[in-house]
Amino acid sequence: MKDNHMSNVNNVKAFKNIDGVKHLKNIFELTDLSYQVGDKKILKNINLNIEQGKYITFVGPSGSGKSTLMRILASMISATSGEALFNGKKISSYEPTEYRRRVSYAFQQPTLFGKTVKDNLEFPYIVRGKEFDWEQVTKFLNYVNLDESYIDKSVNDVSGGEKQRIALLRNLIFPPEVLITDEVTTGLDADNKEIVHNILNKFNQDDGLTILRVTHDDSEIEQATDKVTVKNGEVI
Ligand SMILES: Nc1ncnc2c1ncn2[C@@H]1O[C@H](COP(=O)(O)OP(=O)(O)OP(=O)(O)O)[C@@H](O)[C@H]1O
Repeated sequence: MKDNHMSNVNNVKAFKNIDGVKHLKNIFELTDLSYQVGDKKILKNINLNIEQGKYITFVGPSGSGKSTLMRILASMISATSGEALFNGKKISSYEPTEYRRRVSYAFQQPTLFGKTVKDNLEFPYIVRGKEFDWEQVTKFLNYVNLDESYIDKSVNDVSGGEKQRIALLRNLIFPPEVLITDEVTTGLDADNKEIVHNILNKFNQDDGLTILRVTHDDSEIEQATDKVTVKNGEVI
């Protein structure tokens, strides 16, 4: 059977179907997915289903292909062979702007653009043709332990940890279906890490946000409930 060779990540918030069997929808389905540059096989025949609402931690040695896999899931690059489905449709078939809103990517090194924090938090409104919502933005700032005084702050006057927290709000103000976090806590101190963990847990638990996290952080790996190991371009 096809499912036998799939690495299925089991669900936590499963619901019972009419047949009494627990099901959760697969948000991603990868079949024999490979990525090759020249002769170099970076990802090799990956078969992986990811269920909606999961918080999955991708681990594995440096250079094993984790970020490449995440970039394929975020539609930043395309697999060179095999199939990658998001909500049952080929990733490549989605209109890029729509896809970016549904599958959002948070980087290890966040860049804040413009002059003020507002320039950054207003951006998600501008691209959607909406008015900046002061009240909503304040609420989101509070989620990451910042107050409304940050809105008018210069981007040069916020710390590295605050930058990462503000960059994450840019991803979350209009919540996507999937958030990919690629080593976003690397280099943060314990307090900042905890704030980042809290907001990600909140969106995963309260709003069903699917989170795919890449990390090398020992305590994050230890605490993770759902782990996928990538080694030499293969999912183990
Ligand atoms: N476009 C490319 N051309 C050539 N080699 C590439 C390309 N993209 C990635 N690689 C190589 O593929 C391998 C996997 O890279 P990737 O960044 O996915 O690993 P990773 O597991 O995320 O590593 P790390 O944990 O250090 O971030 C590396 O050897 C990298 O140099």
